[in-house]
This record gives sequence, structure tokens and C-alpha cells, in this order.
Amino acid sequence: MQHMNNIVLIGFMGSGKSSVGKLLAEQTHRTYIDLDQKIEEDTGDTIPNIFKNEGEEGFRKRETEVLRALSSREGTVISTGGGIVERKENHDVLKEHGPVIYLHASFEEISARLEDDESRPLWSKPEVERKNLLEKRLPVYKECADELVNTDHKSINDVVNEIESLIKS
Ligand SMILES: Nc1ncnc2c1ncn2[C@@H]1O[C@H](COP(=O)(O)OP(=O)(O)OP(=O)(O)O)[C@@H](O)[C@H]1O
Ligand SMILES: O=C(O)C1=C[C@@H](O)[C@@H](O)[C@H](O)C1
Ligand SMILES: [Mg+2]
Repeated sequence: MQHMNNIVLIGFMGSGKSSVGKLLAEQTHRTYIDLDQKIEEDTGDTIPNIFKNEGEEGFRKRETEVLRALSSREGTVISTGGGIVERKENHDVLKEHGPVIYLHASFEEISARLEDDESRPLWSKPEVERKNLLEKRLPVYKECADELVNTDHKSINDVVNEIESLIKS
């Protein structure tokens, strides 16, 4: 059964899942959970180091475990990592946690937001690989989502308000 008082945010790196999630949780009196943050807390290490030491596969395994472990949580906003849709087995788990909102952003907008970012191993790849990754994931985000919110040219506050309207309707 879907937990309707959770809200799950998915989307590419830099789409705003963490920034929007934090504010949305505050404004709607929910508990904020960030899967990337949870993985870093559990391992006591940074995401770039986890990628270095365990490879992307090791990180994905941890990500799935952390996602599954949330199954009893209620009244939360769950901000996922950008690659949560990479494993098909996560798709049903996402939907079980609550309504899934896909935060969309264009490659240009993401590039502006993540200029000089070094905390995301997959964003450090050459531009063509980053573009291909976004193109590859786009249909998968859409497939996994109940709602899509385009965040281009919108402030974090605008996006939060749009999600609030969607969950009320
Ligand atoms: N709507 C927005 N307008 C302007 N800047 C934004 C917006 N959303 C996010 N940002 C900025 O983009 C950067 C990345 O945002 P954030 O960390 O929330 O992305 P994310 O989706 O959680 O990424 P990841 O998948 O890597 O966790 C931050 O500096 C944030 O302030
Ligand atoms: O898009 C991705 O694959 C990632 C996004 C981040 O949130 C982190 O989960 C990590 O850097 C991988
Ligand atoms: Mg984040």
C-alpha cells in the first residue's frame, strides 16, 4: 500500500531534490530524509570516497538498502539521489513509499547550478557523458513519477509551492 503522507522526490543531479525537500518538509511539517546524507552518515564517508573505494556498484547497493529500510516511515519528505532509478528493483519501492514527484531540469539549467561542483562523481565526467546520462534517465524518471514539476527558471520556493498545490489537489 502506498504511504500517502510521505512525499518522494526524484530527478537528476542538481534538479533540487535536497534543497526543495528540506524546505518542503519544513513547510508541511514532515520529517526530512535525504538518502545521500543517510548513506554518508551510515558509512562515515563521503560519496566521492564511496565511489572510489567501492565503485558505483557498491554505492548503488547501499542506496537500495537505505531506500528499502524506509518502508515503515510516515510523514516524511524523502529526497533521493539522482541515480535511484538506475536499479529497476527500486522503482516499486519508490512508489510504495508515497507519491513520487519528478523534479525536471534542463541540461543547461543543471550545468549552471552545478558549475564547479566536485561532490558528485558522475558530474565530473566529460560533458558528453553527462548529457547522455541525463538523456538515458529522462524517460525512466517520467515512468517512475506520479507528477512532474519543471524547475527551470523557478526558485526553490516556487518549486516547493507547486508541490504543495499538487499534493493538496
Ligand atoms: N530551483 C532552483 N533554482 C536555483 N538553484 C537551485 C534550484 N534548485 C537547486 N538549486 C541549486 O542547485 C544546487 C544543487 O541542488 P540540490 O543539491 O538540491 O540538488 P539535488 O537534486 O539534491 O542533487 P543530487 O542528485 O546530486 O543530490 C544547489 O546549489 C542548489 O542551491
Ligand atoms: O545521479 C547520480 O547517479 C548520483 C547523484 C547524487 O545524488 C549521488 O547519489 C551520487 O553522486 C550519484
Ligand atoms: Mg541531493
